[in-house]
Order: sequence, then C-alpha cells, then structure tokens
Amino acid sequence: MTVTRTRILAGNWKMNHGPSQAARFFADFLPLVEPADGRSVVFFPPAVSFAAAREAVQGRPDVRLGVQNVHWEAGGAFTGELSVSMAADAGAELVLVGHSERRHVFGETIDETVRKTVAVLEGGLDPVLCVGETIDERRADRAEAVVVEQLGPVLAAVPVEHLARLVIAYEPVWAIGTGVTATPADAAAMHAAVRRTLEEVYGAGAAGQVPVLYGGSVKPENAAELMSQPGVDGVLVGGASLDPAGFAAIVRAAG
Ligand SMILES: O=C(CO)COP(=O)(O)O
Repeated sequence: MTVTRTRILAGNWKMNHGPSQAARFFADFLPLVEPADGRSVVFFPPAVSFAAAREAVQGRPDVRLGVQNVHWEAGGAFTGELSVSMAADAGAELVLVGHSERRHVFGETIDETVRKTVAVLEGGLDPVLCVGETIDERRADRAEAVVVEQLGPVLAAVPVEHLARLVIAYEPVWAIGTGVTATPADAAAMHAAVRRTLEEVYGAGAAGQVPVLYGGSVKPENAAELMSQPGVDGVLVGGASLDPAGFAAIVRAAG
C-alpha cells in the first residue's frame, strides 16, 4: 500500500536565536519560501523567542511552531519547565520529545519520554518523538535494537486514535552536530525498522499515517538525496536551520 504523507521540514534551533535574532531570521527566510501543497515547515525556537517567532509567521499557515521540551505535569513547582497547556496557549502546535540532547545531556529517561508524549497528545499538541543510537551502539550492531527499545514503551502508551498526531524523528546521535550524516542507505534501513515497529503495534494501515523524519547533519547539499530515500518523510535540522538561505534551500529540496 502506498501512502502519501505530507513532507515535514523542521528546524530545531536548540539554544540559539534569541527574540531579535528570531525576528531577523524570519524577515530573511519567509520571502525565500513560497507556501506549497504537500509540505509543512516547522520551527522549534527557544521558549523565550516563541512570541517573536509567532508574530513573524502571522499570515503564513504553511509555517508552524513548536517548543523544544515540556514537562508532563499540568503546572506547579517545576522551576524552569513548561507545561503542555502553556505551550498551546503560546501558539505551539508541536513539541519535541526525547531529543538526544535531552536524553544524553540532561539524562531524560525512556519513562519520561512516555509521560511527555502522553501529556502532549492529551493536551492536543503533536509530539515529535526523537529516537536514535549512539556510535557505540551502532558499532555493537545494536542500532535497530536501541531504536525499538526507545519506541516500544511510547507506542504502548499511545492509543491508535492519537496516532495521526504522532511524528517520529530518527536522529542517530553520532550524526548530530558532527557533520557526519548517515548514508542514504543507512537512513533508509533505520526508517524501515521504525516503520516495521509501528506496523507491529498498529497494523500497516494505521502505522502508515505516521511521518518519520531524518535528523543529523542535514545540509542543503544532502537534503534532497536523504529525502529521496523510501520512508524518509522529511528532515529535522539543527545547525543548518539557523541560516535563512540554507534552510530555505533545504525546504525547496523537498520539492
Ligand atoms: O539534533 C538535530 C535536530 O534536532 C540535528 O542537529 P544538526 O543538524 O546540527 O546535526
């Protein structure tokens, strides 16, 4: 069965671009990218830049915004955290969950990614669940096993009626910020493993709705080839999403 999924071109700004830089970015970026059917452009600015980003993208429904992280609780004494309802109130439509920097720099556990994914779905936003293996895990031939371990508990907690809002990003940790990209063939193999895991839980029909993005040193020069691989529905871009012309070239590479 062939399913046509919307292409998603997402920029994760990480801890870059404060409010004034965010406004400058969009002033340069938006004129370079025409709205186009079948593709969706998403940015994850830092929380303090969210309002500036939202103001800048008014009138561009082809550009959506998300936050980089949330807490699963609805509110309370959690200094430094954001709740899903606060993110929604600010205008966020998506939330990154389990980014490798959250897992490996800040010690986020699989159990926490489950709670966050459930909270995001229950709060009406779309989680972008990031999974991926480290270089040691890949060398030990455990890349697929690790991704399946990261996905399994989350999928077990996501009922099929919420599946249409789930997005998965395969981001090998060794490719993030290193300039080393997965080969198109490796990316395709890992995307196929993600898709198989989804199909085992939900069946092929329902699983076919879930977009699977690739992330890790995506650049204007390699974006088209990566997105031409079967099962690669779009990209989640870090460093190269900070530059308006570079990210516009990646968006255009989606066709
Ligand atoms: O982590 C990433 C996106 O979430 C990828 O980062 P880079 O594109 O900088 O490798």
